[in-house]
Amino acid sequence: MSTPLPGFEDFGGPMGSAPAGEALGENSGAGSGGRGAAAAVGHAPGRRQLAPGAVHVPGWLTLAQQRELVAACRGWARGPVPIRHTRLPRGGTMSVQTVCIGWHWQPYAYTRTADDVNGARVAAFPEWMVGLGRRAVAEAYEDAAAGDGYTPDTALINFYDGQARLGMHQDKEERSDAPVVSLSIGDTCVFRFGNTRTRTKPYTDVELASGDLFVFGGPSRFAYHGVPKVRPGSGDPACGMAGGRLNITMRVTGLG
Ligand SMILES: O=C(O)CCC(=O)C(=O)O
Ligand SMILES: [Fe+2]
Repeated sequence: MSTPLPGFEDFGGPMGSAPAGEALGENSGAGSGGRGAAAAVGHAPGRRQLAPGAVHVPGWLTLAQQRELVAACRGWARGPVPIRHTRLPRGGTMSVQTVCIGWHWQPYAYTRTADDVNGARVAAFPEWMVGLGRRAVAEAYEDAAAGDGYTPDTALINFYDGQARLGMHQDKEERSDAPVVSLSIGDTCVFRFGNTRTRTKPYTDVELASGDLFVFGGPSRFAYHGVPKVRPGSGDPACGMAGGRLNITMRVTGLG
């Protein structure tokens, strides 16, 4: 693979050989009483609602779960579609590096094959990640039924080096208003969460640290958001990454 991923490729922790989804198959969250009771909605300490439908749950993933996700994402970054800087329609490339599973995202469409990269079909969206997404929605919304009804079929996996940024945008290529589930690992970033009408103020800046969950759905589903800053060196290498920031956003495409 030719794309350099500083801090991302030199991972060699003890979880590297664990089957993907092993720890992730458990109930997550530091406060999740009753591990293994799949239907239970764990209590999420520190949970904060920024706007209706927009919830931040700090420290939702354990370090072991973060390491497993890093290992899985590292595999997807290698192929069948290698992680790359997405080309923008008007020329230029994104500073963030992205690889997709389930469906391949390009501005402004989803396809099964990565026609702007190598033409390969993207990796399947694994069942364990559907389960993780369901628990995320249930715990963020403190509503087991909301989790049960959630079946994400794509994830965008973004890698940020210290200089990478993501401008204010809406996630609107999906033909579904189901929530977006965002998981962050590695360096902390400033996540700017705005409003549904403009890419400018009013917005709220939150720090997303390693292990944090952020869900936006309901009236916040089409809010503008972006990442104006990453804080290099702020992550704990025990998360599985020596540097940089990994973000996974699960979505429901609404495409058959
Ligand atoms: O990196 C993040 O926290 C947000 C990513 C995002 O907004 C996107 O991939 O559409
Ligand atoms: Fe987004």
